[in-house]
Amino acid sequence: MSRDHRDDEQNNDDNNTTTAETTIVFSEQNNSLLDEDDYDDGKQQVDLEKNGGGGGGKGKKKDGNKEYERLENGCDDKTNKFITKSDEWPPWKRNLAAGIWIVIFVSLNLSLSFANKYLFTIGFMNPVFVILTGTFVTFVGSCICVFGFKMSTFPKAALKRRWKMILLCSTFQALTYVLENISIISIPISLNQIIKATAPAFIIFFQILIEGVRFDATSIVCTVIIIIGAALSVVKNPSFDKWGFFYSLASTIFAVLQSILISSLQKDKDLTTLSIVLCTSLPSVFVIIPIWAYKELPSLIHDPYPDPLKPWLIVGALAFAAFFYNLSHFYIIKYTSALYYAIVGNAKIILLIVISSVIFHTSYVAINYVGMGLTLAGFFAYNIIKYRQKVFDSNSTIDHTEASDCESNNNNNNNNNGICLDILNRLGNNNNNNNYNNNKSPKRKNATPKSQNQSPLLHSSPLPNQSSINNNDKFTYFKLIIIIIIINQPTNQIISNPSNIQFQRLDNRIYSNLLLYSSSYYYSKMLMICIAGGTASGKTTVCEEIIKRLENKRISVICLDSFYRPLTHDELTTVASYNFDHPSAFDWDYATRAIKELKSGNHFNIPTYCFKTHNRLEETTPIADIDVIIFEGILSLYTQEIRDQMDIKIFVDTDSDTRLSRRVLRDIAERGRNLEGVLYQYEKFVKPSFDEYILPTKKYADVIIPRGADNVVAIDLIVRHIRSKLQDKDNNMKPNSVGNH
Ligand SMILES: Nc1ncnc2c1ncn2[C@@H]1O[C@H](COP(=O)(O)OP(=O)(O)O)[C@@H](O)[C@H]1O
Ligand SMILES: Nc1ccn([C@@H]2O[C@H](COP(=O)(O)O)[C@@H](O)[C@H]2O)c(=O)n1
Repeated sequence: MSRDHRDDEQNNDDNNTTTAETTIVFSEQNNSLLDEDDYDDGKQQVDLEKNGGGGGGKGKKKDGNKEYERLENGCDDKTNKFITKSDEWPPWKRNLAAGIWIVIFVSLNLSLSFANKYLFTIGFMNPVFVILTGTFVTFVGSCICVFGFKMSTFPKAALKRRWKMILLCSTFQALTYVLENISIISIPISLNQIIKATAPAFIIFFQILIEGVRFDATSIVCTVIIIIGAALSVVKNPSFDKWGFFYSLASTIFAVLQSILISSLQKDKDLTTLSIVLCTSLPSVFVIIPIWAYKELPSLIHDPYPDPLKPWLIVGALAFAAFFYNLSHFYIIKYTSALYYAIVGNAKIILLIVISSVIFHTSYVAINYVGMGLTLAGFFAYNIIKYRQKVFDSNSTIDHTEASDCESNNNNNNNNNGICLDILNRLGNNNNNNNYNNNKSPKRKNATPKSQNQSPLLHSSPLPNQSSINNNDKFTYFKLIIIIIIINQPTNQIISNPSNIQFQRLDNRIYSNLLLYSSSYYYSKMLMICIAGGTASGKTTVCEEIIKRLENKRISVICLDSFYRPLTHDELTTVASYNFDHPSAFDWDYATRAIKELKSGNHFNIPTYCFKTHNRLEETTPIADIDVIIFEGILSLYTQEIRDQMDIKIFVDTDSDTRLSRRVLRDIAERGRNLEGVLYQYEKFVKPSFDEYILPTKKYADVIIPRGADNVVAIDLIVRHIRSKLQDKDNNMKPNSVGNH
């Protein structure tokens, strides 16, 4: 038994239970692999997991910093949402609440449609005004929910980060609603819904247009069926009106674009469905006002109604109904998941087609029935396929982790992100391969020199095209704007022939329905490796050695350091007494979310931390499309949620004297510290925290590397193991293995 092994045993007080996994210690002295199978399991799941990621970070309660408020309020690790009373409800109560909101959602949708129909029949021909009031009341209502009832946070930071995307989304949203409402003046609601059911075709079209994605044959077949069905539904249809058809189609396209943006916004940890409604409704109002002023204001002023009060009362009631309808989206997602909501939304479209056709005796010729049947069949099939793929994605992600007691990651938050996986991912994809998202200083041989106050990205590979998220965003907007120009051309001609009035829906918030379409077939191919160890043990150097040996692979290193909580003003003034080595110094919600997103194949913007200012910088590093992710940090093996995502868990074990001497040199040279400060910090915080929190995580490692990067044998064996794991994943991805899952 190696000395390392014995030392480790001494440090593990509670050896009662054993892990099923085998830990290997690489010892270069005898070049042998020593089994270490008697570590205890999970005993030291430290207080952090109990208190939702919080802990005793000094000074963390002092100011209004949202991150700390989140902890105090009990921010849930998995969903990253505030824990409210309803989150603690038993399942039956949550299911009941979900059921009630689903009923409200469907009935409000139908009622809105009927009421609109009635409005038009009494001559209130102001579809844009109806949308305007509904959107305005939605804004006021969401303000009350967020600021008054604190049902969600006001996403100030996210708003600052994503304002362009929010504005664009609001514009699409306004155009979607307005165009749809206009269209339904001249075509039946059932026809409108049929046209809406063609959304998958546009999703696929945009994916092919923007990023050249190849689709599986079944999706293409379903889409072709939908298009043929939609075409047959309108051929010789007595209710067909070309402008109504055209506006409905344009509305569907905008809805697809909006869904693309919403799916991206929902990935932001600070944005809930409700806060997105809040942020997008006001700009939407400002987009709608000029359209309304141009189209309807003159007639609104000049056309007197026989019973002037009636339409206004109905419009007011509709506006409130629209708000509650929006609120029902929030609650359905809250009590179930976005996936569930998408399914309910799709079912509702079908219900609307059937009910409106029956109740309003919409006249069709035989071929239209065939078309509608085909559209619905294609629509059903497409959604079922996407749903199965989504479920498969989740399963395969979990299957690929080695931990047998893997927790399911299918929480609401994951669903939110999982469903709307990757259109935006791909829109915003950069092509950088080996990302080095390392907040450390430029000390590496291969590293691109950068000052610490700049984005501290270090390139561990020769690939040069590391771009910032801002560039990606610009590119995304550029692409979207080109699309808008293409799509917008004919929409300048506002409805000219409002014949054949049918009932309409006030609220056309279909984006969530469309989220389901944007989920594409995704395999979890990526390998996730965790490297833990004490400060200056050589974790980063080991990462570099691994990367060097895996030249042809796309590798990203993510540092736990990136997820340090930014210090508050108070904490900064007493920074010398802040414990950066305590688990509470990290934003675990954020880190866990990043790891899970990346593991699921989504892209994620990794924050940048500055060791000199003890704060996050503006820059983030987008990570996507990667073969291997190495998650490195002193406490990277600390939480079970993160460990469960890891395919290989490594602990770098370097003796404490060596670590101290390296740390002194490094912190003085690279982190703007002085000798006294480094020694004081080491003695007061670094060493005690190592003993209390870091060393106990060694038992979770599959592989322990004594002496870090000097241990060439260990690194070679790890690299060989990584290669074989990647090969396994490649084999699993071959088409004939799909059925095995
Ligand atoms: N095997 C080694 N021999 C000599 N110096 C090393 C070795 N490994 C790491 N170092 C140096 O020690 C310092 C800390 O190493 P690093 O890999 O950054 O540790 P960590 O990432 O664990 O904090 C760096 O300055 C690095 O160059
Ligand atoms: N503002 C900060 C943040 C962290 N530290 C120290 O960094 C160490 C972790 O980084 P390694 O590269 O050594 O893994 C940790 O021990 C913290 O004490 C800091 O000094 N200032």
